[in-house]
Amino acid sequence: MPTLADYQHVARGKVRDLYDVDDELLLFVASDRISAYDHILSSEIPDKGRVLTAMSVFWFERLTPNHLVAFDDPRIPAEVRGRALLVRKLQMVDVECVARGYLTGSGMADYQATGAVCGIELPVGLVEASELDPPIFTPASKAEIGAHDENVSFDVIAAKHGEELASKLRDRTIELYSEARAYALTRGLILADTKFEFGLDASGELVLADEVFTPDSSRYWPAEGYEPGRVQPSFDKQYVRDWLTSDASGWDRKSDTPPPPLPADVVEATRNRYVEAYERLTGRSFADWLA
Ligand SMILES: N#Cc1c(N)ncnc1-c1cnn(CCN2CCOCC2)c1
Repeated sequence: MPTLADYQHVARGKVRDLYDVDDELLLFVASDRISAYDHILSSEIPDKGRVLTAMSVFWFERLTPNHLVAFDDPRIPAEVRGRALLVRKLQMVDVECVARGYLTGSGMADYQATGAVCGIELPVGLVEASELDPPIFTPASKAEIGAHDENVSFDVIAAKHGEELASKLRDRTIELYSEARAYALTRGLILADTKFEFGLDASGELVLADEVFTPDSSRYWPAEGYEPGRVQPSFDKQYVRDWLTSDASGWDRKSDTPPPPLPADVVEATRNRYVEAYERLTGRSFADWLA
């Protein structure tokens, strides 16, 4: 059985890492790190990497073609088993493919400033968390760690990647999001938006890559209590956000000081929310994941 040290580290995200396995395969590893307010926190959330990996696998089983090769395989080192995926190497398309079914975050900011998001004019009178039906494709150019992605128009994507590939990215992004949004609602969860990454395989086929519909790539809100006109609570990160912005933390979000470590009860409550999201979404018990 190999160890992680046997594989060359080739890419590092805020909370994920990529290793080179061989000519065909990469090892995609999810950590227990958590980010909030654009900081990677010093506290880790036990099992976060395993839960998010299990969520991606649930969706990869349903949404093809995708880059997943294996999640329980002797080439996956024991130290990351359950939070690592063997994936096939693709020619990645350098676009953050975002679908929005609700107006929030940078989309809401762009709408307030211009009445549009990524060049898509929206109706007047929309408010925070307004539903967007049909959902919209709002691509972004990837930023370095710590910086925000830049929302760009479809035309910018088409100019860079060609009209045909840009249209495939848009259509596939909306199709996948629409299917998952409808399913999530049946489980009492609002999938407000999501970010995909795609690659091209040797035959030029568009293949779903990266992580899929995890709470790190998507905004999940509890459907119960949904009310447009205010910022909705994040299903998974609200305990962290509330504590960090409370007097108890002693942290000033506007300062450029790093957030303090999380208290044990916030860590535990957050772990439980990740597990609850997985179990509600999949109908599976997390205890059964690669037991
Ligand atoms: N997925 C995938 C994938 C693939 N299947 N083939 C080739 N390259 C990539 C790849 C390379 N970088 N990224 C950006 C996102 N990374 C995620 C992990 O953590 C680091 C950042 C994706």
